[in-house]
Amino acid sequence: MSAIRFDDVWKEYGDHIVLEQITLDVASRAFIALVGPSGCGKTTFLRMLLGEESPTRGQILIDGAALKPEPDADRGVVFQRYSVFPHLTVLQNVLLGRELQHAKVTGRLFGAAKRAAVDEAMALLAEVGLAGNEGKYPAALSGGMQQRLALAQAVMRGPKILLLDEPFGALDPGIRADIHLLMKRLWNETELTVVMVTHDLSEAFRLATRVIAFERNHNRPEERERYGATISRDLEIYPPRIADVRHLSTFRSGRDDPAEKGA
Ligand SMILES: Nc1ncnc2c1ncn2[C@@H]1O[C@H](COP(=O)(O)OP(=O)(O)OP(=O)(O)O)[C@@H](O)[C@H]1O
Repeated sequence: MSAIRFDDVWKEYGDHIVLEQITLDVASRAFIALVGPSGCGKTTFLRMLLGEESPTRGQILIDGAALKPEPDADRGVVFQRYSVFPHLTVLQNVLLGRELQHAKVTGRLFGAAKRAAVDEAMALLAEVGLAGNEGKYPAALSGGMQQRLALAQAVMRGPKILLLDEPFGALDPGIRADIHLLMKRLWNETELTVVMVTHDLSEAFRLATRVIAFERNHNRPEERERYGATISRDLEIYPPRIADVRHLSTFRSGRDDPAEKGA
């Protein structure tokens, strides 16, 4: 559960201003959809939130504290493609995040901690509709199944904030509809604050609690580098879409799981 604040954030690459004057408060547990024309800086915004890029000016706060300048377990991410590791099985992919998090020296879990993590990973795989596929490699899965796996892998790490960069953009419409339902359920059943970039307005309005559009006010060719995009629309979904947190134990962060202490 985490609130996000962008305080007059600018992002420039050399002389090219990509984003300017981004001031934004995102409530904890919100589901934000970011929309806007190609090249307006949506991915750049997400990468700053992930800690892969720093603002040129301004600051980003998470729960009132300055954002850590590198990716960490508090922020999970799913991209349109290539979020999972092709050389690991489905189960190993889900376990990986937990293993790296808890066993920093060896990168592995043992004994009771390992068994607990496997149980949790299996439950999560069942929840995302991948039961029975644990031993397969990602190449043997369809695109929709790979994205389900990517979501399970991200959620298994127990992030407070989930960043989605067009995660469903490459999927067929029918598969998209299924995965939308899954995404809604994950958001309902966890305490995640979600920020999703999408080109699909109907997806934005179907899933988000708030839709934010980025746009350039100055679009003449000679102005494109000198002016960045800003927030042009900020729409709360009405009636408010409120998550019903059910505190499913399988989806809660294992960070404080007593079983881990036996490792
Ligand atoms: N590392 C970088 N160095 C220089 N310019 C960059 C870098 N990353 C992004 N840009 C530029 O920033 C602008 C915004 O890119 P970004 O990928 O954030 O846009 P976007 O809105 O996500 O686009 P799309 O919808 O097409 O994915 C582009 O003009 C891009 O060329």
